[in-house]
Amino acid sequence: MAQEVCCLKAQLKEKEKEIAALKKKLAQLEKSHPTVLELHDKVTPLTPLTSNPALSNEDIMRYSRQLLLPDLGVRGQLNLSKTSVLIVGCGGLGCPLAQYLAAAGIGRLGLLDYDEVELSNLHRQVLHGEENQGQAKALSAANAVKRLNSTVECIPYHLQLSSDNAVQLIQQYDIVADCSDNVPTRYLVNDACVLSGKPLVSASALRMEGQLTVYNYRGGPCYRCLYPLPPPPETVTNCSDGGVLGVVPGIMGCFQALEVLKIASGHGSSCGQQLVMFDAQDARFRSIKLRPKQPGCAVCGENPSVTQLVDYEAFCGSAATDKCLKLNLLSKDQRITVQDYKSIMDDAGPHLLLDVRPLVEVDICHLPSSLNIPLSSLQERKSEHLQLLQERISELKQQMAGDCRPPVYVICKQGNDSQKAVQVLDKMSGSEVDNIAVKDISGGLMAWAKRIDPTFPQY
Ligand SMILES: Nc1ncnc2c1ncn2[C@@H]1O[C@H](COP(=O)(O)OP(=O)(O)OP(=O)(O)O)[C@@H](O)[C@H]1O
Ligand SMILES: [Zn+2]
Repeated sequence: MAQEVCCLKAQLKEKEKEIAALKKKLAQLEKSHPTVLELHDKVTPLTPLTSNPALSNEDIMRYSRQLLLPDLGVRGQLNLSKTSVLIVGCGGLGCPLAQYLAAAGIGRLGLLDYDEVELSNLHRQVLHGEENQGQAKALSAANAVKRLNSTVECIPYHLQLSSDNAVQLIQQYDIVADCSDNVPTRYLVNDACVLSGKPLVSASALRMEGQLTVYNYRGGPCYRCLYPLPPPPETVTNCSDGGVLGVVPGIMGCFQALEVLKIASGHGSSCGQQLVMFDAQDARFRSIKLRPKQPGCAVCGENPSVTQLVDYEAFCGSAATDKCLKLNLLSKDQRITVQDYKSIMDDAGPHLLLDVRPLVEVDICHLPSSLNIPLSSLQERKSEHLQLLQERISELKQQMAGDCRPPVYVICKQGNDSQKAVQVLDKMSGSEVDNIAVKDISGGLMAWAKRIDPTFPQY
């Protein structure tokens, strides 16, 4: 019996040694690979952020250039290390924002995005590289941030912020930054911030312009105070439609980082009742004072009607992504598929293919023998364009002979503008131009690239 106990004790000691050696190896591995991060696909409770009571020598060295600023100092730096920030969207704004917050020594960064990295992201989403294509943006951004500053705690969330998870998630952070690109998410983030009492540093960038405001901050207005109703979905343009010069969200994301750092350090932001507008064309910033918090606001007012998160896609009439805004303005018999058009093209019967994209897009790629008249020119009834259209219709009539309505097929990038153009052309048919039979090509050139010709460029 005693011998058995002795033997077990010896075995136990041996195992303990093995465990200690394994722990040591693991610690070494974790140190040499600080980028191994767990990707979260749901909201998990976080432990409270602990911070050191004083700066280490390494901290002093790393942050020395900003510690010298009286506006920050040791106290401000320690405040940064105690602050957690949730970044909604790791795209054009979220990347530079995360980069500067991590570099400055923010305590914890939640990096949230449902999407994966694509080649067309890389001109502005500067934390992602070519090798990250197809990877979750949240993870790619978190890995890049960790390489920059391994002392920052990074939590990548590969999920869509929704009414089901937003409050639970936002409650765990001190400051929220909206770096998303769609209206439903803007209302969702706003309402969740109001309900959780968190300041919201919000920015946007499109084409050559950017905007920034801090909402729900020190008694200032929330997003709904200023925009009680969403804009009609068809009036909203996003980067994939309108384009954006990469450096513009870069500047606005850095600006968001600045305001977050000012709030986190204790200095405070002055953008709580201000809209800052950046015009890249003129290299100018302008600020306008916004109206104050509205007592009648639906979420932060005196008698709020929104006391919990609602259905934001229904409220805005559009999806909480910028990917699938597909208008449906026409009846079935006013539309044909790209496959139908391929047959028409192969049959080579007389018809007109009208491309209604702006010239800048036609220069990128177009189908052979299409006539380009931008939608805006049709809507404005530009006489030189109407003349051109009439000329082509007359040619067709000659080719077709007899009393006929020449077929006109309308195409654009994704099949939204082409539907609007069909409506305009239908109105013009028989009055401003000769009678025509107009049809929309569903899904536009991107559907053509996907289903008919994989060598056709996608943009
Ligand atoms: N509700 C949401 N939950 C999580 N991520 C979101 C949500 N709404 C938007 N995003 C993310 O916000 C980011 C916005 O960035 P940006 O507009 O630069 O990128 P993008 O959508 O990839 O661009 P593009 O329009 O060129 O495809 C995107 O990565 C998008 O996935
Ligand atoms: Zn409000």
